[in-house]
Amino acid sequence: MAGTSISIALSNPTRRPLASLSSRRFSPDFYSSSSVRFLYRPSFRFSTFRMSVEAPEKSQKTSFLDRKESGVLHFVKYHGLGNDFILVDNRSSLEPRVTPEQAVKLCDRNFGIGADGVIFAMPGINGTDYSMRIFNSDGSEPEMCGNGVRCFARFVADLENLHGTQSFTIHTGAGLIVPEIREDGKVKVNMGQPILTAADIPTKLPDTKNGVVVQEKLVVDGISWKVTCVSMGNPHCVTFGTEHSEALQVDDLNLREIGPRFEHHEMFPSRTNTEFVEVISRTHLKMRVWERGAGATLACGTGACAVVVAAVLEGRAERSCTVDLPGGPLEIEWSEEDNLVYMTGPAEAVFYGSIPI
Ligand SMILES: N[C@@H](CCC[C@H](N)C(=O)O)C(=O)O
Repeated sequence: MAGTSISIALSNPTRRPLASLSSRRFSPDFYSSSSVRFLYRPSFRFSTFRMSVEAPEKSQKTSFLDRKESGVLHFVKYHGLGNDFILVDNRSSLEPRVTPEQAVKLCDRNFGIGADGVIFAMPGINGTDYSMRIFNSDGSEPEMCGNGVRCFARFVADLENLHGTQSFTIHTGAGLIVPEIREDGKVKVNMGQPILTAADIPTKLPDTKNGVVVQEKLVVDGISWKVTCVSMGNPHCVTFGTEHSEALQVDDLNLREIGPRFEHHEMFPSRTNTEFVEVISRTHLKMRVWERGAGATLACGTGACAVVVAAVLEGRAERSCTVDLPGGPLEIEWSEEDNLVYMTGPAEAVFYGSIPI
């Protein structure tokens, strides 16, 4: 490796989504033409790097992600409404190419690439096209990730050089998930059925109506919150307010202070994601989220699904809603017909690069 250099292209210079460029895949020829490139010595290992501007490369013919040097991770960074992920081509193995400890370093916004999680595109199992695994930025492994699965769909379409509408079956820790890339580039995902029984969410809160945990009291730092618990494969605690004030103003919340207290509350044996929700109308909700293992994020797809399910269970909203998150809106529908939840939203490539691991 001595004497070689590795580059990270920091931006898509055309500002066009990467998926629309999929015939060039992740080709350095294209990306090096005008982007500022980072250059570092592989031996530096997260600690230091130098920056320089390089002349365009003309000679490389293979896809960027086809290069398989050991000790180097090639990745593409995507985001879904600002919920950002490092996507890794792991299609040759069911063993993640990054350990949880390495994921923590890669996700670090000062000393690494910076992301809310690392996602692995793996071979399908049980007859599915692909499997998806994810590590949160704290190294823990959740069962599912809604924004992540939209990014995953765009990533594999680019890897496989697929154009136009596409649909995949994906095995996840939450079971079968089916994203569909639409003509307009947005991704609609069949997120499966919500899980509502206390033991399966899991929560130690008592079930109220028909075995579900709806508007149950949860005391956090002496304040009685009213919460509804929903699993979309991963656990969510949804609140529209406290016993004394039902009308939350979500912009006023000190999420960094109260978020961890919900996440680690003794009522949630597997920790929990928490959504704080303001009802704008019966078809329009606004939320902020504190994610298990990732903290305050700009969006949470499974969280938005859980919010609509909770709002319906509490009689606050219709089954089809726009959910505003800090990073932008998601369209969520909880179908009465088949009990499935559908999420529609964007997923965008941000940059690609290589990093020593
Ligand atoms: N941001 C994700 C959820 C990621 C997993 C979550 N932090 C957990 O631990 O359950 C989403 O968009 O759903």
